[in-house]
Amino acid sequence: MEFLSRKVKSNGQIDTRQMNGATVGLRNKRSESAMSPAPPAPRDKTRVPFIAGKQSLAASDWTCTYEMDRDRIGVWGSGDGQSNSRLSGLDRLKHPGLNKGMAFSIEERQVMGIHGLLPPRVKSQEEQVHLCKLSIERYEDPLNKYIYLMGLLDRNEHLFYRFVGENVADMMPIVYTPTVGLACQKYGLVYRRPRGLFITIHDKGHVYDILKNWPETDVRAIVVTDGERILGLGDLGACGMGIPVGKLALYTALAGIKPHQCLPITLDVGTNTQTMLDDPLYIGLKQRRVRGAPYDEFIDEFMKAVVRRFGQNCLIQFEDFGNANAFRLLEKYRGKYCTFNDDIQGTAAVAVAGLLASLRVTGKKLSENVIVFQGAGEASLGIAGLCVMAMMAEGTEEAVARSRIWMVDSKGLIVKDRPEGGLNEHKAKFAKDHPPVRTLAEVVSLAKPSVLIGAAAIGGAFTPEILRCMGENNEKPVIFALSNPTSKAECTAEAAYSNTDDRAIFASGSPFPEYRAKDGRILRPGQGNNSYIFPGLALGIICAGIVDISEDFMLLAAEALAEIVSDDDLSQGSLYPPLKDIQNCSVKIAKKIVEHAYKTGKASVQPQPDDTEAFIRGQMYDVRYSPAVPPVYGWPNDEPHVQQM
Ligand SMILES: NC(=O)C1=CN([C@@H]2O[C@H](COP(=O)(O)OP(=O)(O)OC[C@H]3O[C@@H](n4cnc5c(N)ncnc54)[C@H](OP(=O)(O)O)[C@@H]3O)[C@@H](O)[C@H]2O)C=CC1
Ligand SMILES: CC(=O)C(=O)O
Ligand SMILES: [Mg+2]
Repeated sequence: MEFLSRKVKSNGQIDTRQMNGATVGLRNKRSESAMSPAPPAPRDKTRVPFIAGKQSLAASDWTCTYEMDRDRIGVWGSGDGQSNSRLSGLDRLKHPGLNKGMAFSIEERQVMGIHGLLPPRVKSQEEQVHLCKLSIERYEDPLNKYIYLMGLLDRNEHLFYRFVGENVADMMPIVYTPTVGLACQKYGLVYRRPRGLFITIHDKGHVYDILKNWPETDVRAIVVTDGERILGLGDLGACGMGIPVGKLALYTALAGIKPHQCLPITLDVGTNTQTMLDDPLYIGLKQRRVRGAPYDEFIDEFMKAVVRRFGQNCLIQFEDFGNANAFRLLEKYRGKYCTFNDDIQGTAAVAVAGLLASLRVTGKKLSENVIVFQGAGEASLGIAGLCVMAMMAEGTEEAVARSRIWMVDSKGLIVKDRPEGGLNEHKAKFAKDHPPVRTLAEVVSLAKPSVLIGAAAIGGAFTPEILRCMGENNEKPVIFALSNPTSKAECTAEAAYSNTDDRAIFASGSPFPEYRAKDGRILRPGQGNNSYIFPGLALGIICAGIVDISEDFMLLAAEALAEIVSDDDLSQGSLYPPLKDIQNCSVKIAKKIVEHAYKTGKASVQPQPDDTEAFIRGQMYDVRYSPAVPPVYGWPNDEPHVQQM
């Protein structure tokens, strides 16, 4: 869908290509490398006063003619209350960052030229939140709830974030897992309005130009996917866009990172899922995945273009890339760009936080546990690596720490002399000197783990037999079914409890309802999901201007989260704080991250604030409406929009 029709007249070559009927990919005559030393200063198009019709803008050696589209200008745009604050009339009501709906006061309505465009009654934001609750409850189908919420986000950002923020436990399963998985599978159906950037492999050579089409310049955080491993649902190609959109909604809802500073991006390099390719509703490129050098060059160009457009401190969170690319790209870019991989590192931090909290129940040290992983991919290897680090922090030798960990992949136990071979360097570090063992059940009875962690997207892999074995070998077996969405969970909470005489300490990636134990206790399983980590981590990174996001930050985040878990949480069977407290968790994690960054010389924002928490809170988004700023006289229609009383 074309969202901003424009023509560029440069005195050099114009490279336009037709795609889906829209003209895209506009290029200055000079190549990117020839643009050095400095590209033209980023232009904040949102600051261009709205004038219907055409307008010429000069920016360094660019001469652009923009065909302003009344309906589209400022569809997103800054919610910072400044760059678009002068929008008035219908445009103000259509701008999600500025719209207050019926909460505009009579005075504001008159000043902004929207008097009469709204029903006469003025509502408070609290009343609006109540209406949101009534509205969403009318839908039974979670996908319809998702569509309602995305519609609310498109209409009124402040209200969306207040509503989600005040109802985190109820809204997270809609905006995020499990419903977001369904939304991705049906993205061709639920997609309504532009949200985020789709950059395709055919845009290679023009990635910077696509980034320039984004109407915000103060972007501090990007969540990017190439759609290859969307939750445990596999390769959904461009339909994976629901994930960056959902994750960034949590950036704001859970950590107060301002919406206009967040940019969801899908890199569409095709999909290998035949049902997607055959689906007439599929929204992405209908071709098989591009791999190899062209893929790597594309990602490289993307990384450079982000820095060129938004600066070196712009955080790039990799999300739901396929296994073969995720590790490679993390190794390639970490330390050079402000980047982390949430599936490897964020998941590691949340799982280790849960394990650290579990020690208060089991009375053990982490290194006294034996941990079996079902899966040896991004999530499992990330967790295993951070477990080793945490055990070493307890004073355990690395080799001993590694010996505590057993990993099972699609071929069985990871052993040194695997007949099939094919152990990558990450798996090899955990390979056992043991003959092959094929099934998880056999590994569990052999290793007798105290902790069993599943992240292989094999729903039901923790069979009653395996769970019973965990219960027989442990007074308090720790069982994490981390795969998402719910259908991929290794077991339900109920199965974990009922097969262990209600003794299991359980956590899951997607939420499960509370469970009544046989002795009448209500157990509330915690959600071992990286959403407890990435929002606070990102907040800290942004506030301190950290570029090199090393593993010590992940262990720190895990420890910070574990510290917040109360005895009350533990007595209710949860290794995590309740979701309703997750915003405070984010701030506490961010605080630790910021303090550590200053201590280790990794903070680029100077000087160091005296009061870290006040410094962080001062930068956070306020979900309450701010008073509308009156328009400047003489703009946009040479008449102030003030009605005579
Ligand atoms: N709760 C949370 O916060 C998070 C949860 N996850 C979830 O974890 C799951 C896996 O994600 P991720 O690690 O990134 O995926 P990967 O594709 O990187 O890894 C999947 C792993 O599962 C293994 N596997 C596949 N089939 C089997 C089988 N039958 N028995 C044992 N192992 C098997 C694969 O084996 P092989 O190596 O041989 O191919 C691979 O090691 C997903 O469902 C995802 O949603 C992910 C991130 C965060
Ligand atoms: C939670 C998450 O990041 C995943 O399942 O991929
Ligand atoms: Mg993920």
